Amino acid sequence: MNPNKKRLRRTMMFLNAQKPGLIKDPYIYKPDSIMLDLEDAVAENQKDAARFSLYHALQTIDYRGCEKVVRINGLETAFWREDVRCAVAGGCDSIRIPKTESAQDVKTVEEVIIQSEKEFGREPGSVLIMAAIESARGVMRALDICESSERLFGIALSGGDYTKDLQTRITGTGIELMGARQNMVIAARAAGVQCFDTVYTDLNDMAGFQQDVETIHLMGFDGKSIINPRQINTVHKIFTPSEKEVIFAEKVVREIDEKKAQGIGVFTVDGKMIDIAFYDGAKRTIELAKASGTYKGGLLDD
Ligand SMILES: CC(C)(COP(=O)(O)OP(=O)(O)OC[C@H]1O[C@@H](n2cnc3c(N)ncnc32)[C@H](O)[C@@H]1OP(=O)(O)O)[C@@H](O)C(=O)NCCC(=O)NCCSC(=O)C[C@@](O)(CC(=O)O)C(=O)O
Ligand SMILES: [Mg+2]
Repeated sequence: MNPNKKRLRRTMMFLNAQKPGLIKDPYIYKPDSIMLDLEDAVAENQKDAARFSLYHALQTIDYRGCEKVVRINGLETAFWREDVRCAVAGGCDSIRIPKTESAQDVKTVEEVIIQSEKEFGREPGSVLIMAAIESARGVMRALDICESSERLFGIALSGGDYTKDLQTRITGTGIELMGARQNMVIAARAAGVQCFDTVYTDLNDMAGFQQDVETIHLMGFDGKSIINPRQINTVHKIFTPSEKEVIFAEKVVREIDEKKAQGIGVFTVDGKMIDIAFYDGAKRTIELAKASGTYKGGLLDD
């Protein structure tokens, strides 16, 4: 398995691949991933210019550990094949497929990735895929999409296009996204891939943004697509376990290991009932804190 498949992706920040001011140094804000956009942020008559700029950025800029995802144009357009070739030639880590409606959409893009890896001397299997789901049909087929390819590391809800398809609108309350969010997280977990929430477009409503991030964190998402560096800290704070949470998780793991050896299945930690069902969650909290760079281990050491 490509080791990057499960990497930390709390924040995936969109930027227009055509704008030098955005693509030159987004790593200074420390998002986990950047998503260089060739799709909706780029006007129809600027697609060639955006591709040119994307290729040179990928070839010349050291993005210092940020994952480099390229959002290609949709499969209904004349642009997407050349987008894939250019992104793979440049050295992208992953391709984001917009408006994914079926497992076949993923396989179709994968074929061109395979050809491009050969053409440009990239290691076979090195370019990963994420699928953005932006329609009712896509949501209904989320599990098939999640299981479509070994290269697919996750799915992402795209709320703007999705609510248009649903004949509603983004309200800021999340009501209109509830069913899609729930269905997609369940599908992603069933398939063992990651799940990302949609962008929050009101940059002046940071309280609304925080509420939105807290909701999707509790729903089980792995992270969120974002549009601006101002949104990074809020997401990282909510998606990174606190010291209190890590201490509790360490205690749970230690107690379960010890009690198992003593033949005890259920007990309490800090007054809370614990049994084996809590083990994986506690381990995940510790791993997430380590991957986030906030914990190196040893919190319970004397
Ligand atoms: C919104 C705005 C114009 C505001 O600009 P402003 O300049 O007013 O922002 P400021 O805060 O003043 O910027 C302070 C400093 O940060 C720098 N800075 C800003 N943004 C940065 C960034 N993204 N990356 C790196 N750097 C950045 C800026 O250059 C400045 O640097 P400096 O001058 O040095 O101080 C800008 O953010 C922006 O373009 N965002 C990305 C928009 C985009 O790509 N949309 C397409 C994807 S969504 C979609 O398609 C819908 C979807 O598909 C989604 C789904 O799939 O979920 C669906 O269906 O829903
Ligand atoms: Mg969209």
